[in-house]
Parts: sequence; C-alpha cells; structure tokens
Amino acid sequence: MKTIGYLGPQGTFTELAVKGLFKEGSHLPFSTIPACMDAVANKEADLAVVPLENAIEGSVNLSMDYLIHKHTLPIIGEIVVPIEQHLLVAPSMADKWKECTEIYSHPHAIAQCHDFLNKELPGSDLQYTNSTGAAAKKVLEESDRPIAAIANELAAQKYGLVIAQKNIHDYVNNHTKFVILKRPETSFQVSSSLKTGEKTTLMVTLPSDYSGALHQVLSAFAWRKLNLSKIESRPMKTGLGNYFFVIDVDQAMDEVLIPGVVQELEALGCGVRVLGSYPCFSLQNVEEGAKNPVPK
Ligand SMILES: O=C(O)C(=O)C[C@]1(C(=O)O)C=C[C@@H](O)C=C1
Repeated sequence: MKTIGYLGPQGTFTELAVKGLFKEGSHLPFSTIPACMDAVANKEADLAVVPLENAIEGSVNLSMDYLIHKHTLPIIGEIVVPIEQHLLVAPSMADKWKECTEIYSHPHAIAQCHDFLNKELPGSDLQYTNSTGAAAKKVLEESDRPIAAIANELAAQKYGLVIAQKNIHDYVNNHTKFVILKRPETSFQVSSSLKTGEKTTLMVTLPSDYSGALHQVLSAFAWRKLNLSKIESRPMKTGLGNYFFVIDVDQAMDEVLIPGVVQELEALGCGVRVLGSYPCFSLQNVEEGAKNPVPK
C-alpha cells in the first residue's frame, strides 16, 4: 500500500486533491510543502501531492523552486481542483463575523479574496499560515477570540467551524493545479477515470543572454507543431537576470518529436531537464459529495 504525503493538516485543498484521486493508500499530512517533498526524497512517503498553480494568484513558487533546486522528483500526474473559498468562524461568532479582527489563511487563499476582505472586513489583520487547513485549525484552537479563517467546506466540517460567508473568492472559475511527485527510481503510475489528457513538462536554461535566444527555443517546438500550454520563467537564484524556463507541452513524451526538441535545444547550448511526462486529471465534474468527502 502506498503512502501519499500531502500539504496538511486535514482539511486542505491538497487533501481534497488526494482524496479525489487516490481511493487507496494511506494519506499522510505534512505541515509544509518542502516537508512533503522531503518525505518522498527520504522514503517516508512514496508520493507527494503539492499545489503548483492557481488560476487567480498564479504559480506556487515554493513548490516549483523546491522541485528545481532541492529534489529531483519526477512529476507523474497533475490534478486540477475547483477552489471555493469560504469565511469560517467558530459557531459562537456565526452572527458576529464582521467583528473578526484577524483573518488567517494560506497567502494564495488570502490573495484570492482581497476584494471581499477590503469590502467586508476592512482593517482586519491578515495572518499567513502554511495552509488553509492550518488556518481553520487555528480558529478552532482559539475559538474564544474574534478570528476567522479562509478555507474550504471540508475544513469547516473537520474543525467544527461554521461557514459565515460562502464563495468569497474574487473571480469565478477559481482552480488550483496540483502535481504528484515520486522518487526517480520508483515506478508508480497514476490512473483514474478523471483523466483529461497528457502533458510533458521541460525545464530549459539558456546558454547565455543573446538576442533571439528564447525565440530559437520556441521555434524548436513551433516547427514540430507541438502545442505549448504554459511557459514561465523563474530566477535561477544565481544572480539578477538569470532565469530558467518551465515549458508545458500538450502531449505525452513520444519517440520522435519531444526527443527531437531536446536534441535541438541541447545543440543550441541549452540545458534541458524533463520534469515529467504524465496524465492530467480534473475534479471539475465530480459530484459535490465525492469532491468534499467528510473525513472519517
Ligand atoms: O492551503 C491549502 O489548502 C492548500 O492546499 C494550498 C493552496 C495553495 O498553495 O495555493 C491550494 C489551493 C488554494 O489555492 C489555496 C492554497
């Protein structure tokens, strides 16, 4: 039976992703994203599920940077989860939620709700936690104080809180993409009826900064008619102006086209690392009850 590490505690969106995709195996919460990835590298867990990108707030840089700079953990799957942020308070604060002076949540969750917070709770202190689940737990632990958490329905159930305001995220179509990581030497694969497609993710570094360098990189994909669904630059952390690119190709690794791109880029002097070629899944059309199961 495999152990799946996730960003905990119970009641996070990452737990929803894990519960949606893995019907078997034991689910092990970790309090930070790095701890989750360390657990796979150290063989404490077989797989890790961590958030990578949100539709409103963009990339979860901590996950991406840790993957690039700390551990070489291949991506073996991606799962997209619809995100509904709610304002949770202790039952005694249900009718007095406007009196809350401190709002706790993960930085991404707070960023998804800035309009709501400005309008409904102006002047409140925004306090960052490692996850939305940790924020809900904090509200339970300090239920005698006027504090609230931004978190999901599962967290409300788990920590005995009430939803004072539902769907407080500023834009509809809020989704977060999570990736599933394994150790290089293991051979786990993820399969599920929730599959929506396949993807290959490459990390590319340029040999030096010269005019047209990125254009040359992109042409290697373009003339092969390989569709890219994402390109993002992140600092190499070696000095100002030094970047690497993370490129998502809209198809699985094949025997000709993607290896051809890799060879062409290497011939140009680029560094190329395949971060993974993997199936993509989505919880978008899963019924509410299955998406937000009440924890046992
Ligand atoms: O805190 C959680 O519940 C998480 O799973 C983390 C996370 C994130 O890192 O973006 C995941 C989804 C939401 O976008 C908010 C927070």
